[in-house]
Amino acid sequence: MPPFFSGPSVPAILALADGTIFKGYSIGAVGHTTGEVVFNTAMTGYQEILTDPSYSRQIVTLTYPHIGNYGVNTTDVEASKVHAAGLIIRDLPLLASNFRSTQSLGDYLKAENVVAIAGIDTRKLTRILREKGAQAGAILTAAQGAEPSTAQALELARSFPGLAGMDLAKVVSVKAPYEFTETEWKLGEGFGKQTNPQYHVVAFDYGVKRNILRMLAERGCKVTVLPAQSTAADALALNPDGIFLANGPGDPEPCDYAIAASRELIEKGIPTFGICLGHQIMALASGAKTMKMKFGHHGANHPVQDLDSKKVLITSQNHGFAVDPTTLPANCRVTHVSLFDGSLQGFERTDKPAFCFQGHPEASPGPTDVAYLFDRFIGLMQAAEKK
Ligand SMILES: NC(=O)CC[C@H](N)C(=O)O
Repeated sequence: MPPFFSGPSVPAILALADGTIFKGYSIGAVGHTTGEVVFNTAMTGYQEILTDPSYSRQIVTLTYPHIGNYGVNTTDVEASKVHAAGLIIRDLPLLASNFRSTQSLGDYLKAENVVAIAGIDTRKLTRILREKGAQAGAILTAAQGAEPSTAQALELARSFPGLAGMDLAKVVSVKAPYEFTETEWKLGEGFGKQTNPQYHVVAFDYGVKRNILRMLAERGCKVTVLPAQSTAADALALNPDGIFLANGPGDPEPCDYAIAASRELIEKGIPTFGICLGHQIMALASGAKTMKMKFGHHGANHPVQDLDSKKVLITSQNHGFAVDPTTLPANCRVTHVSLFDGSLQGFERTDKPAFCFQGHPEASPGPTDVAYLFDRFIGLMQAAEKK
């Protein structure tokens, strides 16, 4: 057993498609899982990460070595279940210590049927992913009293086709429209509250994170959430003041239904705001192209510059695809750029009240650095109302 490991000792294997094998210990469900292995550099927020629907079909490794320290609770979730395909960590502490904790991370992973592995040299794994790019992988736990098979783990890893071309937004989306009715919630030290709704926002659910809906509700929006494949006519029938295009998993390019619906609504001049997958969908709807990144951006300390105010924002990020800025048409103005690699982080339409952001303004690493984008959306709806 590696010296840094302090959890239970059921053997498990992590295999990467390039043939790399890591041996560790199961800390979640028994069985196997496959997906694209990505690394996330956030020091906290493992529960938000695991439940973020954007991580569907991705196995996440966290670079911070101690994961599980503060247990899990029922309020920090971004969706009703874990969406990540698996979890890879270095050390699961024996003790979860936090007054909000209701369960240990290990018990939560088992209850959610998530295959997860600890005792892994996550620095080495992250270096491989940085050098070679995010790649397919598998976690395989041992059968009762046996060792997991390296050959089987490798075969499983290589069976995952990769995320390029995978349309997952419609898979994780709700199946029927609903109105967001959470009216009071814990926000850090205090409580957030739904204020009197003044605007009706129709949100396309490509895998929406709950905190986005809360931040809209908190700013006086009634939010109706529509399934990903809803049409522009479905949204228009609800007489919206604004359209929200959500985050979500997979490749944005095959989401033709989302691209068509958002194009129609943006062209109609309805104020529109997109986050992450929603940003990519807005770009595709505007005529730009998206591309797969080498290892993407996954973390909570990514500096992004607002080109108008020149301010540097500390942002939360989770994307493996990006908009190719060289393909943006003339009616799209770049507003935000990543200071890590210069990639596009936000743009606005100069001819329509529509803008979008690649990172996650609803997550709070800054902690409120990027929240002003929600206010900007409210401002667009206010301006449209006065017309
Ligand atoms: N968080 C997201 O919305 C992710 C968008 C898209 N699935 C990507 O990986 O780029």
